[in-house]
Amino acid sequence: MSECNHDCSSCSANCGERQQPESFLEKLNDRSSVKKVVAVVSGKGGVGKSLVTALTACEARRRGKRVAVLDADITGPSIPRAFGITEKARSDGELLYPKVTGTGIEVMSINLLLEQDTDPVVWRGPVIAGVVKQFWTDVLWRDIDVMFIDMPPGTGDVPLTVFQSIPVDGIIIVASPQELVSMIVEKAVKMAEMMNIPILGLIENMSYIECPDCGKRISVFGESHIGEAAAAHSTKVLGRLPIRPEFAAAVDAGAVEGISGGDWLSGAVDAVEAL
Ligand SMILES: Nc1ncnc2c1ncn2[C@@H]1O[C@H](COP(=O)(O)OP(=O)(O)OP(=O)(O)O)[C@@H](O)[C@H]1O
Repeated sequence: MSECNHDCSSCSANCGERQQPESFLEKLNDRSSVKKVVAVVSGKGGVGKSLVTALTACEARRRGKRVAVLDADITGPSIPRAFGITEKARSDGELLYPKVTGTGIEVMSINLLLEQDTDPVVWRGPVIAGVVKQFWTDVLWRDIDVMFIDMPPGTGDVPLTVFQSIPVDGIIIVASPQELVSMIVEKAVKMAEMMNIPILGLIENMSYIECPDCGKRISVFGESHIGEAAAAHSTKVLGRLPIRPEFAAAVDAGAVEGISGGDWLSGAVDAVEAL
């Protein structure tokens, strides 16, 4: 190593001299504890990010973890509905209390605070980002082993603030088969790299359908490119989820915890456990 000239911008060595960039990380309140935080992201909306978040949380819970889901998708919250939570969250005047699902997953979402679930959230980006920060700082997260954050889609203002203010340990990227061959996944990957957050891997949703008679897999969008996409970004394939009408029906009925019969997302939970 050449002699130090104390100009960190022209040197890549990670020595004790290196000045740390200013941290915008928000602290949890004194009564809360969260061991690991995993953000579930997608390049665009409607690819099944919320379904994957919910199913991964269910699988982690089945493995005995204390699990939380923070719904950071403020303008399109889908988590309470998927878990069948209809009651509002309450506060003790200091902290907000998450609602607990049938299997014991702790959930916070804007829909647990709005008077009507159908009320639109017409707030500007900084206000929305502020609410997500408060979901981290002002909620009682009791002894949580792993918190999954259902992120707003895309790589805009709100995801950026979330990554800057919540100490995210890893990112799971959800993509549809078409997205895997587009630059949308690359944008999500680059954002994670810019934020210095490890990418745990990719999940392909709506990857194939299964013939109800013979069980044959049909790749409706052509052969999967998830292996190539993962290799191109030096990351792992965590799972592939089929298109199943029962998934959509279970989400609509608030019964996502009742979905069983597949280990589609066990790779994702293995990666979370390895963190
Ligand atoms: N593999 C699947 N099989 C059947 N239905 C699915 C599947 N994945 C998602 N869906 C359904 O598609 C719809 C959109 O999924 P979801 O809300 O999870 O997407 P999203 O990426 O979180 O969207 P947004 O970011 O816009 O909230 C939901 O009704 C969901 O139940």
